[in-house]
Amino acid sequence: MGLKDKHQSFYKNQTYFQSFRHAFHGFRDLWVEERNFSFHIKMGLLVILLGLLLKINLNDWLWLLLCILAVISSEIINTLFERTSDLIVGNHYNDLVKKIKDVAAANVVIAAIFAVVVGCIIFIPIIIKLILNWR
Ligand SMILES: Nc1ncnc2c1ncn2[C@@H]1O[C@H](COP(=O)(O)OP(=O)(O)OP(=O)(O)O)[C@@H](O)[C@H]1O
Repeated sequence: MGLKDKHQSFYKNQTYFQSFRHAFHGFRDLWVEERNFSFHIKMGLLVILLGLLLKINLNDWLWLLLCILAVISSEIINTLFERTSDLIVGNHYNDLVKKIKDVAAANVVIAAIFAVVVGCIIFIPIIIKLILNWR
C-alpha cells in the first residue's frame, strides 16, 4: 500500500469503489490472519458442494446458507472483540478481557453447533435414502 493509499484510509470513502476495496482488504485480512475464518469458509464451500451433489431443495438451501452466514458472522464478531481487546490492553492479562474473549468464542461455538445440527437434519435423511435405494 502506497503512502497516498494509507493517507486516504484515514478519511471517509469518497466512492463506492473505495468502500468495496476496503471491505475486500478486511476479507483478505481475515483470510490470511485468522485460521478459524479460512477454515469456516472452506467448510462452507464443502457443504455447498455437498448440497449441489445431493441436489437438496430450495428450503434446505436457505437453511444451509443461513447457517454458513451465522458461523462466518460470529467468527468475524469474535475477531472484532479479540482485536479491540488487544488494542486496549495489549499483552497484559485482564479478567474482563478474558470474559469478553471467552464469550465471543462461545458465540462461535453456539453458531457452529447450530450449523452441525441443521446439517445433520438436512443431509442424514438424504444419505439414508440414497443408501436404501442403492441396495
Ligand atoms: N489479555 C488477556 N487477558 C486475559 N485473558 C486473555 C487475554 N488474551 C487472551 N486471553 C485468553 O486466551 C484465550 C485465547 O485468546 P486469543 O486472543 O489468543 O484468541 P485466539 O486464540 O486468537 O482465538 P481464536 O481461536 O478464536 O482465534 C481467550 O479466550 C482468553 O480466555
